[in-house]
Amino acid sequence: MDTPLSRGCSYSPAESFEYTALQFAVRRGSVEQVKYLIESGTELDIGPDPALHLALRKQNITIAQLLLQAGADYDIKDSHGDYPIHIACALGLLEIVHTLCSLGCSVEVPTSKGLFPLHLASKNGHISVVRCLCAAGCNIDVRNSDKIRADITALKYGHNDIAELLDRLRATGQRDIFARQLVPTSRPALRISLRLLGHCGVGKTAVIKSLGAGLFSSLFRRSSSLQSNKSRPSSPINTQIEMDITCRQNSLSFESTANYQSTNGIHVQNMDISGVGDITIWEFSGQENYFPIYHHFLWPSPYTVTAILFSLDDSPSTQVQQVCYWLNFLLARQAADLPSAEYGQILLIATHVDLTRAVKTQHGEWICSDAQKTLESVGKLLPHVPNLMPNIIIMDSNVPASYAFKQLKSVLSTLKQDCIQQTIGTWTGLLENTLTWLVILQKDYEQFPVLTRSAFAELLRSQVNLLASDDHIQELLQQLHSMGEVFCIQDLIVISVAWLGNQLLGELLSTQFLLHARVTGVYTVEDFQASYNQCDALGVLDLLEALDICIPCDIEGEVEYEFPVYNHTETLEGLWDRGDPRYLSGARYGGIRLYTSPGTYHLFKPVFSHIQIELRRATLANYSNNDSDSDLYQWHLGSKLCNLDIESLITLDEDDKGDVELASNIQWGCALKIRDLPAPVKLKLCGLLDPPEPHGRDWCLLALRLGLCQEKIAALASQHSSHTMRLLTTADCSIGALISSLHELDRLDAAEVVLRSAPIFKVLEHVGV
Ligand SMILES: Nc1nc2c(ncn2[C@@H]2O[C@H](COP(=O)(O)OP(=O)(O)OP(=O)(O)O)[C@@H](O)[C@H]2O)c(=O)[nH]1
Repeated sequence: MDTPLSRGCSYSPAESFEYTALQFAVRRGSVEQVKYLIESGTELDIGPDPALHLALRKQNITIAQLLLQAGADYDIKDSHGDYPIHIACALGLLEIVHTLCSLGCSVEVPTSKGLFPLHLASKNGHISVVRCLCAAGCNIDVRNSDKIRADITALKYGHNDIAELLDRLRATGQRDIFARQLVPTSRPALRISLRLLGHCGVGKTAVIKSLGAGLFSSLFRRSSSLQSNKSRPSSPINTQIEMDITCRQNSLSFESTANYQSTNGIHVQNMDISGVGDITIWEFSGQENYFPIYHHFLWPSPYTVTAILFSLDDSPSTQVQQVCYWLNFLLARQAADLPSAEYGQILLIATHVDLTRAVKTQHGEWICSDAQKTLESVGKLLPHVPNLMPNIIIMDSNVPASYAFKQLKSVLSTLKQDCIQQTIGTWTGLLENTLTWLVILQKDYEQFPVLTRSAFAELLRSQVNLLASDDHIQELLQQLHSMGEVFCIQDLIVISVAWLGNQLLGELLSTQFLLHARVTGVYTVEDFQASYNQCDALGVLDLLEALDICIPCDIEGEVEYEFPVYNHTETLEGLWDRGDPRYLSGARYGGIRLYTSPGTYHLFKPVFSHIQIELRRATLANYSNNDSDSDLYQWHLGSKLCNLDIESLITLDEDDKGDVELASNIQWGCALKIRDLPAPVKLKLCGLLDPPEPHGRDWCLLALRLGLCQEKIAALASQHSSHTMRLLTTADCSIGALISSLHELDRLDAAEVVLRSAPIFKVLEHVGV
């Protein structure tokens, strides 16, 4: 609308049809102006069409919320005889209806045509608004001026779902109970978790058994463990684990000599521990096959203790390597922007102390210098691990009634005490009822306990609470997920986490399964069904796709699923064949080779299958139209993308000899001289650094930092063309030095220009590879 502001900008219009400045701002949809006018104290509810009504009719929720927060009157009609609640219900503005209801707005007022908010929402098919009104206590039997109930209105306009909802609310007579269930109580909703990480045989299962043991069974555990230890002491799995050997032990050719039952996948259970209460325990198998899925289950939570176990029966260097492995594993999964406190605490537990010469104090505390040495060595290698508890717990995992288990329980109960406050007021009746209902649901879906979000929501509404809104369900799922009761990934809800971690992933990534999997890692749905017939293959494949374990590829109309984790194809022959004519006649090859720091190769292995999934995803998204010209080949720990003349290769190689010939012919970007910067980059820098007026001196400060003497700087200044350009062409310094100098000068804008556009490397001479 082009009406000049002056026409209606009076704060108190002389004539009723004139708009105030606020009304104009609302009609224009200008949030900033509305904010400004509210702050300057303008009157909010003037005229036959107050600002709030106008904002609602324009469906501008932001402005309507601003006005409501500022105290706009929601109990007045506009020129059409409508209250704000009528407009919001008719237009389906759920957020506003919610705000109005929580402000205490009446939901029982009719419009001038005799329609109630419930009729308006029903007529227009806004089922979420209907739920909100019902939860706010509106009368579901209210009749409009024609004596018609809202469910009949809904039917008339074809909104059978609304009619059914209102019918069921009436039939069950539980509307008030449902409404109350949605209101948070003062009760805390805290379930703390203990996550156990560690290599094979370090005692994770033993710790869990001991934690769960009562007094009587604890006596029994000690003697049964003696039994099991007899078969264990010289087991190579405990005495020889070196990081690289560990990998071999878990590789396909490894035949385990361990005579204990190694956990498959992730074992999740709820346990009521004496002195602590109800906690969720996650045991992550030490078998390397399972590592590619762990990041899905190690989500940040302040209500978590992550214990890293190592065995004192292993060599000191093995202990250090294993602890560092898991610490690195956890650190690598921490997002830079999330405060470390959000990740919960990390605790080190040294097991098998009974097999060392350590002694106990009179309280039963083990004094073990080896454990302390491991802690010190780890501290030197990884000095600042956030949230790592300073004290280590030293134990024989098979002795529940020991000082060490008291310490562990005390860590858990302290965490519980510390966290309880934060979750007060988050428990709802909906959560409580859903927890009970989940047990029934798990039985119903025993075969394949996975639902889509919409199917879950529909079931929850029909079986637990008819009034739960999408927001309620979203929040509920977050609570259940962090409690370990369900596992949400993309659009899927797994309602039995134990099934997912142990039965499904425990089986599909087990050494046994991998041994018999297709060496190419490619399956049709039928092939997959034949290999895994416990449940419907399509459903499982969808879930595995969401977990980034496989990716569907449409190959000439037939869908095949690629599983990089199963791919054990040998490295392709002739990858970089020196005899290939394309490499001989003047072709240039360049590339980036990323080296891992020494001893960290094993950290990348579990990640590589994800890289391959992403590469396939990107290839399908970008090159699927001209697939004759491009192809992605993937083999065990390697991928090669060929697209027209460009070939790119990514491999993970254990040997770090590198391609010396290629590397010696490459100069890295930061080492190049600034004169090598492309001309457009230099010009851009001139634009940023040349003085806008004679006193601007950034180029001069830069020259000083780059080491130019006073005379040279004076010479640059005395000429008429761009100072910066002359500086960039005459100074003999590297691009790296330029970037750091710009950083020191706080000219991040200019540094960014260089970083974005400077060459990454330069091939110094012709290289045939
Ligand atoms: N002597 C002694 N034996 C232990 C101790 N902790 C565990 N064991 C034994 O070591 C063997 C392996 O222990 P588990 O608890 O199954 O190992 P884990 O860490 O769960 O191993 P994975 O399931 O393969 O990841 C079992 O026979 C245990 O009884 C300990 O502190 N002292």
